[in-house]
Amino acid sequence: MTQDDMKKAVAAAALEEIRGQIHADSVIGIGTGSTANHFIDQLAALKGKFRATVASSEASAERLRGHGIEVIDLNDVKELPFYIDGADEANLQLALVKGGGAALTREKIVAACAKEFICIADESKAVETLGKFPIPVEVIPMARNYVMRKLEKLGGRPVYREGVITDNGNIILDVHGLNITDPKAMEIEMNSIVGVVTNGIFACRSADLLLLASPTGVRRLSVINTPSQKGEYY
Ligand SMILES: O=C[C@H](O)[C@H](O)[C@H](O)COP(=O)(O)O
Repeated sequence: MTQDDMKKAVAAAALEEIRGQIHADSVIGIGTGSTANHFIDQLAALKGKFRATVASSEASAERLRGHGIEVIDLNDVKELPFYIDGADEANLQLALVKGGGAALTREKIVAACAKEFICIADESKAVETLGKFPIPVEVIPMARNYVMRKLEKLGGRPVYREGVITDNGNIILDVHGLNITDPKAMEIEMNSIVGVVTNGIFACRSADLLLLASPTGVRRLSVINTPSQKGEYY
């Protein structure tokens, strides 16, 4: 089974997860990236069973529209029962690193509005400690060097992602070398640097459900587990 097969399988599992819970008025939040793309392609089968979607990037909006799925403005939505998106890293407390595709800010906004955030990933994304994947940080262009100096003071090695401009017109710094033992504290600290729009740690609003694909099937990890069960798949 290839990694892409696992992405398809986990997208299918997410579709099954929401199938019985959506209705004609539902608006679904949609993430960005190759795993989210598989979800979008499969969501087309449920067209007519929900009202519309909100997309976390222009790329996802375009793909959704390509399937004839309506995409509406987040400001026109009162309730978002689900947000489905991939991740670059996920720990067993369901804190994530996201933004490998530079969509982190809109992803964080849509995730914040959703009642349930379902993260879909293949097992290569599961980690004990976040930070091996460089943390993407969206930055206002004029603040680039200032923010880089501040991130160095936090112990990281920021690298400018050249040639990338986000959907919001900003740049991305990828911060290498951080061993993130307290994801919430690091998320807050990075976000307090002036010029940072947001960073790719999703710990203050982590996932509610992690669907993790392996060659033997898709496992579910949920935050409703008791602390002693946390980290155990069922
Ligand atoms: O900005 C991109 C997003 O955070 C993606 O969800 C993340 O990079 C995972 O992407 P993929 O499913 O392609 O591995």
